[in-house]
Amino acid sequence: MTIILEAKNVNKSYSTGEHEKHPILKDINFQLKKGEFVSIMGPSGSGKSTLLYNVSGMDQVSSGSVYFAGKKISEFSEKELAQLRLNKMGFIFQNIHLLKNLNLLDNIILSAYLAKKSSRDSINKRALNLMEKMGINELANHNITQASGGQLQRFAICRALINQPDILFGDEPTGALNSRSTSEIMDILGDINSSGTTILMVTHDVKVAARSERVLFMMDGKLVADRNMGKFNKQHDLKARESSLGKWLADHGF
Ligand SMILES: Nc1ncnc2c1ncn2[C@@H]1O[C@H](COP(=O)(O)OP(=O)(O)OP(=O)(O)O)[C@@H](O)[C@H]1O
Repeated sequence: MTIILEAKNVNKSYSTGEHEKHPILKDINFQLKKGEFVSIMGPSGSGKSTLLYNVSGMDQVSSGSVYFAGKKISEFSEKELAQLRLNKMGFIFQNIHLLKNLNLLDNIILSAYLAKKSSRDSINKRALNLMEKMGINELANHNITQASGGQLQRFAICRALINQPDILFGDEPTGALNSRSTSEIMDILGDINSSGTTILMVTHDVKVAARSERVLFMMDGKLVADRNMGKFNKQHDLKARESSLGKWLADHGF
């Protein structure tokens, strides 16, 4: 099985004074296999988002190494990281960062134009295809104030997928959604993962994490537990997965 992402002895600290440093990530080690669907859980302030940003090249580790597809990206320049993020990675956040002065279609295709990998025609086709799959194609020419939170998150997913990334990173991708939209977005993420895209996301929601195949549990900046649950499919009993994951988390003090 190919390893797509690896953290080796990753530490991250922030300066709190001239000579003082506050450690946030403490000696983190893990590997992500290509095609896995993994959630990061843990109490508030345990370092989940910091871990996500440090392994996705959005932030710089203080020490240790991060490898993406075998390349040591923790030594990449800012320019190399920007190219990597643009071409190989997709990002979804809790709060949708779409540009207000562009319509929804243009929000999706902007990064594809920047990547300059395909012609305008094929980018437009890809965007319309993605929007159709997500059931939002009719909103393509609207602006962001005309779409609901659930619809906007679907646009954000289309935008994250437009450059056909190998990996999708999510920071509480369903955090701002009601339970119906959460369940729909998780169905979509499940389908994206089934078609081969690796997913690593932060969530505090057991219902959301129960749909992933593996959960990394963080506490006080450390990765303290790692649970493999097998891939979820719609025939599985989600409630049973939720309750067994909930019990495991409680056993680890969550
Ligand atoms: N840029 C920064 N400068 C200083 N401290 C930071 C910075 N970013 C995060 N922190 C601190 O790092 C710790 C971990 O934050 P992080 O956001 O990674 O936690 P989290 O587990 O994702 O929390 P939550 O579930 O509440 O979002 C917190 O104590 C936070 O205050």
